[in-house]
Amino acid sequence: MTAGKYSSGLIAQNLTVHYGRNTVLDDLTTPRFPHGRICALLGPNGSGKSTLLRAMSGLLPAQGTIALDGLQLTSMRLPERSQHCLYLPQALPAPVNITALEAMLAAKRVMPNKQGQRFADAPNEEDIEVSLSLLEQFNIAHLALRKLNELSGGQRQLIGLAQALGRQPQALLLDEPLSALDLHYQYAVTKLLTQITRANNLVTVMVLHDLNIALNLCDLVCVLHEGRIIASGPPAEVLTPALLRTVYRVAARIETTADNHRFIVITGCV
Ligand SMILES: Nc1ncnc2c1ncn2[C@@H]1O[C@H](COP(=O)(O)OP(=O)(O)OP(=O)(O)O)[C@@H](O)[C@H]1O
Repeated sequence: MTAGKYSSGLIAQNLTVHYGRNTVLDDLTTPRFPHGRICALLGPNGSGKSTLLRAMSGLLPAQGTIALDGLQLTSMRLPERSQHCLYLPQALPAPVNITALEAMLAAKRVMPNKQGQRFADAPNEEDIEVSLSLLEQFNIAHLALRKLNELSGGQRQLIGLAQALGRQPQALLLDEPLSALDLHYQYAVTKLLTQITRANNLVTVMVLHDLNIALNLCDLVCVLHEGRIIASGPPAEVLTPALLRTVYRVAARIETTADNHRFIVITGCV
């Protein structure tokens, strides 16, 4: 199947997901998430963000279609599908007794090789170099030989992100990738993800709760409310006081600083 100009990007159409008798997503169609842009998936607790990403990645059974550049992902088996579209869960890499570098190499090894076999190739020098270079980009090369069970939650979250990028998917679905990070790393990692998304023409969708990061550092936002997408587009157009009132039940105003940064001031709950 070809990647036609008009079908470029990642899209879910008519997606329905149930947990038992509870329908969480009902005939939902997303906007087309484009290549080379970072999109924040926003919405209150329980609005369906993780469910949407897990269904798009194939980890949850769903009715509907999910296509990347016109290629139907729904008909693929999970290992092949995750080579195209990779989901990084909210849960941090487990604190196990292997080094960060070993964890990077192990993540690469679960990818099928050219013959479609998994776990077939032993890591080579190039794999090690690529893994070290990714750890360097995340500013954690000094942790390469430290065991995961000796690292902090935030350090393991950075390793999880580096592992995901090391698998070189075309689309990355990141579930709260900044949740364990301090202020510096929240900004640094979002900036780095933006650079990598642009440089490699990836589709990147990440669940965020920090609306100021979405407002200032993301190209697009998509807002879920009670299992429906109620707005999507450039953050400054979507994140209005009216939307924040409806979706997040807060009274807020948006301020712009002299150097053109925007920030949300919450003045109360409604
Ligand atoms: N495994 C499950 N079994 C049953 N219901 C579930 C399950 N996982 C999620 N749900 C329900 O589905 C709805 C959407 O949950 P989901 O985790 O997708 O929300 P979310 O927007 O990611 O929330 P949060 O911001 O709190 O992580 C919620 O009502 C939740 O209770």
